[in-house]
Amino acid sequence: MDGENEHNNISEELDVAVRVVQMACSLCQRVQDGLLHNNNNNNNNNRDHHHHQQQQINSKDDNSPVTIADWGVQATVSWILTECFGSENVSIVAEEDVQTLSKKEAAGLLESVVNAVNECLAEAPKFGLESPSKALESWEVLQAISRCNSDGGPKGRYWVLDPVDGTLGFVRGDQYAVALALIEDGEVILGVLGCPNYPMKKQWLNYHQSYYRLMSKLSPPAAGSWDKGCVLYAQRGSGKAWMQALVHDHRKLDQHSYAREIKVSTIDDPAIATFCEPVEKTNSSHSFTAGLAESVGLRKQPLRVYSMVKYAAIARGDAEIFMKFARAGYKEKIWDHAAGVVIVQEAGGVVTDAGGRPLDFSRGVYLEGLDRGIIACSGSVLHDRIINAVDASWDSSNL
Ligand SMILES: Nc1ncnc2c1ncn2[C@@H]1O[C@H](COP(=O)(O)OS(=O)(=O)O)[C@@H](OP(=O)(O)O)[C@H]1O
Ligand SMILES: [Mg+2]
Repeated sequence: MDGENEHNNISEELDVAVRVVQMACSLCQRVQDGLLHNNNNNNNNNRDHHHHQQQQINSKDDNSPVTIADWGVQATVSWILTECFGSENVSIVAEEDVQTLSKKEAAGLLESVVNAVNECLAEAPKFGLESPSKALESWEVLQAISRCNSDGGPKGRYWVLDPVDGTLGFVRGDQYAVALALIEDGEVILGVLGCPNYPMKKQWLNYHQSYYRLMSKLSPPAAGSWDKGCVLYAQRGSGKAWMQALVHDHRKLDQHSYAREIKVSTIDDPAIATFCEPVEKTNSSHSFTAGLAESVGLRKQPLRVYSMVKYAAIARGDAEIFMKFARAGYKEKIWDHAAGVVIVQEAGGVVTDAGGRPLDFSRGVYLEGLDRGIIACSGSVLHDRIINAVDASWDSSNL
């Protein structure tokens, strides 16, 4: 594709956002490798098992696993954005808070987070950003995390961050994403999606992947495996979306000249279209989407993928449809969608709720008023068909 040498004019905000997401991805990779390494070792050494699990996967109130990576990424992104743009200009809506992390009994965990953050920030110059003059203290890391306390809303500018989206995929060695977006007056104006386990080259992306990841751990990684992940980004209104390789050293290259443009798929025949959906059926009804697929004439098996990598798959043209129908009463959060939506739209796709209306990012941390579910498609032909099928089958569904 062209675009290799094209200098795309992007805003300073987007430039910094891409760089910090690259940094965040390398933090995540280090933590995920550690996590999987420990789990593998533990198969041979059960006595340590409990200890390691305790240390690295922690329970929030809702029992979702929260790792060093979640807090580490949030602290890193918060610190970098604040340094680059000034604390008076930066407000951030993000998933994590410091409740668990500030408890006395979490001292060891906090230390691990602080170490991960400092290790990551020390590498900032490789990504064209500045490191702190000296390692951050625990209180500074806690402060960076807790200053992400914006509630969003209809006015002004705020960043929206999901430090590790798809936490389950992350702890299972599978797909996850780092998602950063900027909202202005209720509209997503830029989005960056880091997908550390989603290879640049179109490869299969399915539930066998974790098995292959495990196998690849048994033999040392081959040279060049550094480019296994990708970062996608787009600026609202540009009509363009971009992808670059996950890299560990940006120093010598102008990163954006290494980006290539991505476009949604041109397939609009349901018989050969692929739809993706959440892995967990507690997050989206697999039986309802199976019914929709049947009535629309989709023939392929659904591609079940953790996290906002589903939006990445649509934006890159690897799949044509993404559907999510959460149980009644569940309220979708803005950080689970903002970055993905703008990237899909600028890559040429269509994203709405099941009523055909745009997602409303202007009403706080939740996507208030969302009609039934979320439908992202490569084009309006498939999108219209899905919307019509939802209307036809909704009343007889149990949702
Ligand atoms: N009950 C329920 N219903 C719907 N959605 C829920 C629900 N619970 C959580 N979440 C949010 O879903 C995020 C993960 O969604 P995915 O589409 O990636 O699902 S899956 O991981 O593939 O199963 C997940 O994001 P992370 O917490 O960042 O992993 C949650 O924000
Ligand atoms: Mg999430």
